Amino acid sequence: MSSGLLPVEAALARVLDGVAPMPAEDVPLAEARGRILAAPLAALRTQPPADVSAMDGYAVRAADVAASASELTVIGTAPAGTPFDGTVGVGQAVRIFTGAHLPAGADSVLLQEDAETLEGGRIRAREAVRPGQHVRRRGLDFAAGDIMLPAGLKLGMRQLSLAAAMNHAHVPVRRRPRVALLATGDELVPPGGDIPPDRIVASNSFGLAALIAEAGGVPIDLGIVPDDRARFAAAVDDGLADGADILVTLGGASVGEHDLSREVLAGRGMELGFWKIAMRPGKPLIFGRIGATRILGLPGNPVSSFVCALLFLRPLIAAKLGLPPGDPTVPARLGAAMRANDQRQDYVRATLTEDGNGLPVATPLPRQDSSMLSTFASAGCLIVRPPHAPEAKAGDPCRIVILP
Ligand SMILES: Nc1nc2c(c(=O)[nH]1)N[C@H]1C(S)=C(S)[C@@H](COP(=O)(O)OP(=O)(O)OC[C@H]3O[C@@H](n4cnc5c(N)ncnc54)[C@H](O)[C@@H]3O)O[C@H]1N2
Ligand code: MOO
Repeated sequence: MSSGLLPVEAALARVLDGVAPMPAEDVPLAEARGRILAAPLAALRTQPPADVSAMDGYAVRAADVAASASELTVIGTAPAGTPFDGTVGVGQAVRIFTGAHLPAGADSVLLQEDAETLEGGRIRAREAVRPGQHVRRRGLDFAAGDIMLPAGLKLGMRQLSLAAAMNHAHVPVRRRPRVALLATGDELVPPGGDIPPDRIVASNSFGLAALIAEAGGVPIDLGIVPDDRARFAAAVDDGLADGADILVTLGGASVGEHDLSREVLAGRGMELGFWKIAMRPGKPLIFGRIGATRILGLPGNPVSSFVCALLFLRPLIAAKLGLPPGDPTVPARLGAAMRANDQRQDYVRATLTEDGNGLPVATPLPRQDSSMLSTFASAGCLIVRPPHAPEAKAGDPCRIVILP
């Protein structure tokens, strides 16, 4: 393209090219929340395992209660968990409770509210009973061998309960990729305490660690290194030795004398995939590989690092979990006019509201400086302005990335 910079889509294709999903591991169900199933999960039992009552009442033969005012003799009780071991004969009933096995001979349940208790262990039905009424058939929910949860599914509250009901105490899930984060810069210090004015808080690692965890990775904080080649290189080696599947450096991606990321990473054997893309913010993004470890060198400006992480790190983690990258954008309408764009795909911080029909409206924030966390924190979305997008007016359709 005219700028000579790599378009965002082409850059993403390079980042994701040939990614092998992480191997599977078995985890206890109680620890599986948010994990990605690595194999389809089949039911290990049938549910319900027998015909059961759906109501508290009386197990009956429907033919005996075809009309209201039928009278029956109650011959026993069937609470849930203790099946009645006799057989319901003509003119007989068994007291039954929700979830209990339907006794042999019975085919239906008369609702407790529809039964009048008489002297001598007898009842009278106030309503007629349909055959099969208030009975849950064996296997209504699922049968042993049925595949109920496909591979690639994220285990949330509903899936966890289903897996448990299917009798899985452990589930096979994708190992979580380990994502090492290394902040670089002489000026950086951790938050807390008295910080001199020539220092900046290394804030990026906190947001990125949250994004990594949310995406299904394990963030590993390698801390802060100064702009010193040897210490930077040693920290990269630590990250690789620690088994990082993805190594993320923060800062030092640009062109100044103190921007060491490319040089140091090349010195550790990085094969460069690209440097600089047609994107704003985030132009100086670096991508490469050291062996099986994928490297992202994010720009230091806080908004740039986060936008690059949303667009490249998040799909890379998804690919490591065996998931498709997905389209991070959704349709919306502009809440204000926007001028024509240049050659870089722009990710414009914007508020997110709704129009009178409940449809999303994105309105650009006035300040777009990529150092400004205040603007970023107050934004609801990023408006995606493709390269050379013509000017647009309020109400025009657009695509947005909703911010997590
Ligand atoms: N002559 C040029 N200068 C710059 C260019 C360029 O093309 N030519 N690109 C600009 C762009 S675009 C960006 S983005 C920045 C990013 O450059 P670096 O990746 O080298 O970032 P640094 O210089 O290390 O830091 C920039 C800024 O961000 C602060 N920072 C760094 N790390 C963190 C962190 N972990 N947490 C919070 N803040 C951080 C740092 O203190 C600086 O203020 O370069 C432009 N320059
Ligand atoms: O693109 Mo830098 O990413 O302007 O802040």
